[in-house]
Amino acid sequence: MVQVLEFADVDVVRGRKEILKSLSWDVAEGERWVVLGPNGAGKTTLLQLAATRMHPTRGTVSVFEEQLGKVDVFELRPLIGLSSAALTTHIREDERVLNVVLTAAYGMTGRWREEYEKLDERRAFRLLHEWGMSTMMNRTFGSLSEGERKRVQIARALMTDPELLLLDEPGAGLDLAGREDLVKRLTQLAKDPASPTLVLVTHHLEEIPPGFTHALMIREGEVVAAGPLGEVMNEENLSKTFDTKLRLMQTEGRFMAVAAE
Ligand SMILES: Nc1ncnc2c1ncn2[C@@H]1O[C@H](COP(=O)(O)OP(=O)(O)OP(=O)(O)O)[C@@H](O)[C@H]1O
Repeated sequence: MVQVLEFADVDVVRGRKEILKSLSWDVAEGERWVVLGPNGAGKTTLLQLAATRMHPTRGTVSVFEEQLGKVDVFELRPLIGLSSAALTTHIREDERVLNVVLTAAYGMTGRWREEYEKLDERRAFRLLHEWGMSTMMNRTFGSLSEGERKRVQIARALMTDPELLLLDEPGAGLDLAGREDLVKRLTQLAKDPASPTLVLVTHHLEEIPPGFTHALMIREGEVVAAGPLGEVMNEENLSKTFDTKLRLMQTEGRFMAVAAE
């Protein structure tokens, strides 16, 4: 089995700030990980390393068994889909929805030849259909609601048929119905054996889709717990992670937590 991510004793230091401290984490092919932690824990930084957008200050990060610093990251990037709020700021408000998804293929196909164009267009249509956006493909990105934008971003991240999909807080800013729609779609994605390896970053337990298999909990750049969801998802680990005494509840494969009395 391919080791998709291997973080070994990773430190990330910026100025005097130690963002990640001696962090080790392994993700194997086919696993579905949720990364939980409070604001400022280092989740986005972790995802930037996994996306080959950043190098560690110390320690090693390997992606698809290639060590960052010893590999051409441009060879790895087509294998990785990334959806994050930071990337949305690069999408033009007047861009047609279909093109938002389609242009993700440019990097991969290199030249824009007609046979690629047809194949890519078909794939973009299919992804927009799967993510419930086919009726809006001629709209501009700027005219979409937050929930619709999130779905287009995920479709875009899937355009290169990645082997690893990284989702940074896809539920942020969504209303209750929008969040539930997203969780339902991510559940389908997680349960499909043909889907890429998944890593989902969130602050909220309600956003963990059933079908996710593992959890990494971090606080102040350090691992609190990592492993199969059934083993690590407990009140003790959550209370340590969020530095608040929490009570954990579980129903129909979903989680929620409230402050303990
Ligand atoms: N270039 C930088 N220089 C100094 N500090 C930084 C830099 N980048 C990030 N940080 C700090 O590192 C910490 C972790 O940031 P990161 O964005 O990875 O956290 P996060 O867990 O994703 O937070 P949030 O949930 O709020 O998005 C934060 O305190 C942030 O201010």
